[in-house]
Amino acid sequence: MLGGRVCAFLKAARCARLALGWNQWQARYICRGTSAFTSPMHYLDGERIEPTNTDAGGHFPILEPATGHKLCIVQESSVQDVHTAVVSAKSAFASWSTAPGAERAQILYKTAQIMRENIEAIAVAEVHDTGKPLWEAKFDVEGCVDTIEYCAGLARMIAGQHIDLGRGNFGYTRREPLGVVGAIGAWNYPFQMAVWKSAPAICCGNTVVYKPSPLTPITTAIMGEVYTEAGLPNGVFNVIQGSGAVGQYLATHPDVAKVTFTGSVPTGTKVMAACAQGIKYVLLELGGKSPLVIFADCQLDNAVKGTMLANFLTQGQVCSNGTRVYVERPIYETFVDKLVERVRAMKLGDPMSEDTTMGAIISGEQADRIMSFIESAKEEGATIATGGERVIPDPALAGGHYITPCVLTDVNDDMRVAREEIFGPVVCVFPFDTESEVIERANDTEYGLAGGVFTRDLTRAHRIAAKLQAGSVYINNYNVYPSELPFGGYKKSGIGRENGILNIDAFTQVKSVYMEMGDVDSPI
Ligand SMILES: NC(=O)c1ccc[n+]([C@@H]2O[C@H](COP(=O)([O-])OP(=O)(O)OC[C@H]3O[C@@H](n4cnc5c(N)ncnc54)[C@H](O)[C@@H]3O)[C@@H](O)[C@H]2O)c1
Repeated sequence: MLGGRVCAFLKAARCARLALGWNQWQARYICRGTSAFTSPMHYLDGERIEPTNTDAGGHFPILEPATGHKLCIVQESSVQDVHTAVVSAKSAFASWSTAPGAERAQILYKTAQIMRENIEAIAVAEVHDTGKPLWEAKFDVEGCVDTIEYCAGLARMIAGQHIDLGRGNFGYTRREPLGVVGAIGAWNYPFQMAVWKSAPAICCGNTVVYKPSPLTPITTAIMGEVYTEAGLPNGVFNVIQGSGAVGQYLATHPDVAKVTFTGSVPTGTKVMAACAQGIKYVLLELGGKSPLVIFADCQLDNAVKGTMLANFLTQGQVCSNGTRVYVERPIYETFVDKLVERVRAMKLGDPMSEDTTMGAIISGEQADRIMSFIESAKEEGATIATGGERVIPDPALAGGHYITPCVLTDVNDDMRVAREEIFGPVVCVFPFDTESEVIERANDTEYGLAGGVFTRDLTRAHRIAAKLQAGSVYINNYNVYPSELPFGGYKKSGIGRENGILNIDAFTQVKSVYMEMGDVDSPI
């Protein structure tokens, strides 16, 4: 079922509501389809700035996924702009790195408070940028508030160890910040990525230069304004803008100590190579093709709901999605029927509309890519149980990119659709017969970001959790990201972890200090 038309009254009400919240962020909002984000998207030394790059070829238009309308034009950062941002972060590091944890915590708590007061305004900007439904964007921003508060707590927990070395001698370790962190994000969760990367780095005393995806540049500068308003010293968080070349300058800049990157495996490979050149720390959050295993003894309705969460948030453009769903044969047909029924009930439409459950694909190029997977599945003999069509749900959304959520059956493990990351609303459902068979099939992938299992047999659940080659495993749920739980990939899905107490490991280095209490005993 496709979404209906959003009435003019609701649109006007929405515009008025937004204008109130949005003024605070110095952007201008006119109305759906004519919205304009006029403030510069670059953030340096505590304010939005125009980049020095005035090269006519160095700018890119930002198109709203929902409508195809131009939201703004963003000027790409020059090499000089990247350098200036790193210099700003480097000079801010001197005092931020020595600030007491309690002071960092206070600023982060204040950041969370300001963010909480502006969830709606930030979420609306995120919807313009990404095409995801408003309720989902609000949920994302609420999660970001939690992450910032969690990191505020961590700021006071950074500690080393005391080690007794005998004869009165001892050593201790200090956890010291790394320096300037270069952060590079993808387009599916732009605001969340800016938070997940900056808050842990900042709570540990680092400073940050952030480059969002050129498809979604809008909310990162808002992050900068929130930080500044909360009292974060100028230069601790800076934003540059642009494509891969700008990311490459950042990753290779000699004063960047660590790169934290979220994106695809091919780009992650380049970022890791750039970091290798400079012997830099690197954290990579990359793609996935995750399995979700459903046993016949599961609570079926929960398994169907879990499969929805595993596949159709953010139009299916989620790295950890469980896109290979293995269902034990006795319940396979019933499961597919229930899943198809639920997928058909989704409402595809205007992401600003309260009742929309699935919005727009990020770009025409990505929509073409998703459709090419669906076409290849058809050619290879898969059956489309539902969806998989490119549609315009409303004439007002004619320039947007919409694909009906798709369930594929009769999929073979070797088909392209079963092996490659699609990053769209497409789920493959396979039957299986035995536990050992399904584990082997689930692990037969170069990726290892996540996995899931639905069963009432808890012994089996934990056995499977241990055997799945993945950084996150969900038992009887899927795609839940508590701030306390580390998140990251096995195999080609990445290196390092975001979230949890491991944030401290990720953004500090250990110094060992030896203390001699006696005379020096030298044989030479
Ligand atoms: N594991 C995770 O947490 C996670 C989360 C979200 C998305 N992803 C992955 O991200 C991918 C989709 O995002 P995308 O299309 O934006 O990815 P991408 O790899 O194309 O781009 C990611 C970022 O890297 C930048 N970039 C491109 N070339 C670069 C280079 N040579 N050096 C430095 N930076 C460079 C881009 O401008 C962008 O900001 C999917 O594979 C998805 O699974 C992973």
